[in-house]
Amino acid sequence: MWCSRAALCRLQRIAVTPVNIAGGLTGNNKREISTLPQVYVTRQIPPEGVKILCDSGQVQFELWDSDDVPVPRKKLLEKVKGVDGLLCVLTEKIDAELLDAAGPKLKVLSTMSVGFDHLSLEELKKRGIRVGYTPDVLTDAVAELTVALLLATSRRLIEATHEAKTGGWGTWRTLWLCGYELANSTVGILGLGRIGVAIADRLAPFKVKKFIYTDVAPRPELAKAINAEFVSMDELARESDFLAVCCALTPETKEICNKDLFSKMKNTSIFINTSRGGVVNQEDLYTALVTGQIAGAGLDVTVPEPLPTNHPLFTLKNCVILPHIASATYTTRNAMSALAVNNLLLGLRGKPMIKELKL
Ligand SMILES: O=CC(=O)O
Repeated sequence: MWCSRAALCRLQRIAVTPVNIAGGLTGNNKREISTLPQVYVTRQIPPEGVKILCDSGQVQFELWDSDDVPVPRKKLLEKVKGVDGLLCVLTEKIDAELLDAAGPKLKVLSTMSVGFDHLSLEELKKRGIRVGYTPDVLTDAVAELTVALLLATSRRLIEATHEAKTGGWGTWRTLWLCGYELANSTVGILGLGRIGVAIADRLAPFKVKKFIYTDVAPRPELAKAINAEFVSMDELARESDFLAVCCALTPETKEICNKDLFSKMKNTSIFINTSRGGVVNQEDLYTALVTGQIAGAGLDVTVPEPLPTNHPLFTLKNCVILPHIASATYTTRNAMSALAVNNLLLGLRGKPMIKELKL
């Protein structure tokens, strides 16, 4: 089924009921609906966004009515033809092929994500297409999950529940399932932005001794808030007891976490990645974990996603892998959905978006 039932009902209502729509038009919208901007939504997004889209009366839209299966590429290429606006999620590659298929009417793209490595920004810029995204509203959820993953990895929670369930729990043992603690530790942040600061804020009460970070340049305003020291990549690797990756995936950061970095880390250190799998060279990470170069890794993101169940990383007890759920709370996903729709509608009205990427 193509249109969600809710969307269909709403569209029918718009089509028969006189309502105010963008530009102050009133009257029989059955006729007017054909002149409304056309929007394609590539996923069944959370209800807050759908409601705003329906209630706006500003667009006619069609959505891929599934959250379980992404829209097949061939179908997507058909469906975007002639649209004015496109709302996508991070599983859709928005590249030259797709933009060519959409054609020159496409003026606004809104992604329901903070990351934008699935978008070809150069192609979008070339075509004058404005781009909205959803930072900030997910910062708390991502920071919370990062802390949860860090603790699950450093205190070996997944291994521990497995042992308890499968008979490995014998007598109380002095060094069994020992891990590493945050108290008196140095926490390193690779890529200091809003999320890095939010993570540090949450970790500070665990009595972290020192926060350090690296980035393309010092970020004094953000760093001041968490009393973090700017260091080189080498120092970050050498000094961090916990290293949290928070940078965006760009050509510059692709596989920036590789054997060079892991070889400099302490063999007691914990590596955490909740940004994008592409910033890590997974073969090098596997080697670092197997050889004991580092103590453990917690990953919410991998390449590819989903990571095949027979991937070597899944065989390691010291690697905790989550299926890209950092922002997955009801509140946050609804807020992302609402922001993505509001960005789209504002963009289509030629107004500044709430969160717009500078291209
Ligand atoms: O990974 C999630 C996002 O980019 O929003």
